Amino acid sequence: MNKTTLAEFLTHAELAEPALRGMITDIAQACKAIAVQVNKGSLLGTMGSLEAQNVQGETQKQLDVISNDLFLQMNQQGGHYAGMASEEMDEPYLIPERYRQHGRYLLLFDPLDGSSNVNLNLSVGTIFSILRCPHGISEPLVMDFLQPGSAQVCAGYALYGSSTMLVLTIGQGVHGFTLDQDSGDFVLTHATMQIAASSNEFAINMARQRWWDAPVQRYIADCQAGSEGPLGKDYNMRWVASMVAEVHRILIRGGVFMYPVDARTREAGGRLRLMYEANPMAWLVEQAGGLASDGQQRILDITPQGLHQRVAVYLGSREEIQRMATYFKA
Ligand SMILES: O=P(O)(O)OC[C@H]1O[C@](O)(COP(=O)(O)O)[C@@H](O)[C@@H]1O
Ligand SMILES: [Mg+2]
Ligand SMILES: [Mg+2]
Repeated sequence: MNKTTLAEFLTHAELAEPALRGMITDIAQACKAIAVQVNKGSLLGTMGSLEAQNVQGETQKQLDVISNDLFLQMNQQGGHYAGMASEEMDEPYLIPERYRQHGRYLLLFDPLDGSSNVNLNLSVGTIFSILRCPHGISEPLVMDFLQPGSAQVCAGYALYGSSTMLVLTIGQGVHGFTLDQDSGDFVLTHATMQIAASSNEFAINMARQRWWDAPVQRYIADCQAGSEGPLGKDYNMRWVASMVAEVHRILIRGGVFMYPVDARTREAGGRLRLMYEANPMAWLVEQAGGLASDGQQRILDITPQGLHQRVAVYLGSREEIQRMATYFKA
């Protein structure tokens, strides 16, 4: 079998920005290093929680911090970035002067997504997004990061599951690479991933049902009514509590994923983070033929107001997301 490695893929890809080759290579290396940490599990004694809370008010896991540090260190050396921002850091990280000479980009990431699963040996991942730095090599300010998702030049995730995968887009479709543990190469195994237009599988945290708004209540009630209800088909449900794993499932076999704003999260704006989770995932989903909305508008069109902004997320199979929109308009 002819194998295309990530390095070969990047050599032959028509890159709008030549620097993408180096940036994606560095991201892949960092994800491999995080995969090792996750994979060694309890052998390293790093599966626990810390005393500290992150800026989101969530208790950090040891591996949240380890992954964050690895991602920072391994991506700054290429000299591509002016700054980085992460779910685990209050403020943006200014790249040290010695690495910043050519830094024309910004890197945003969720170093360990689904980290509540990490000590359960369930799937976790890393989500990343690259933006241009509007002021070239100057010091980035928070406002430089506040660009809509439609301005991303690269987005993707690593999934640390039964195999380690890197799935990414540079605006030319979505491509998935599986880590070959023998050679250490990411190998193209999922070229041009496409989300099925229709589906009958939904993912939502049902435990929050009593706090949902009426449109979400109605849509899920109709899904549950199945072939005896207005939608005329039976639905299946999944909830991994790891967005990377949910989006990966949708890329492989279709479906929808929802994290609505509800009575408990309204003040915060929702649960998921726009810059580190929703934007990169929304671009991947759209590039694979699906849709991603906050219930009112395309996620990629949202003008961010803050680095750690939260947002409602509805994404996945095109027909199902369009159907859901009719519930919001009703
Ligand atoms: O606690 P819940 O409601 O199951 O939330 C699960 C959601 O939270 C997240 O785990 C948030 O990610 P982090 O682990 O990076 O904080 C998403 O991946 C997932 O969709
Ligand atoms: Mg996350
Ligand atoms: Mg996280």
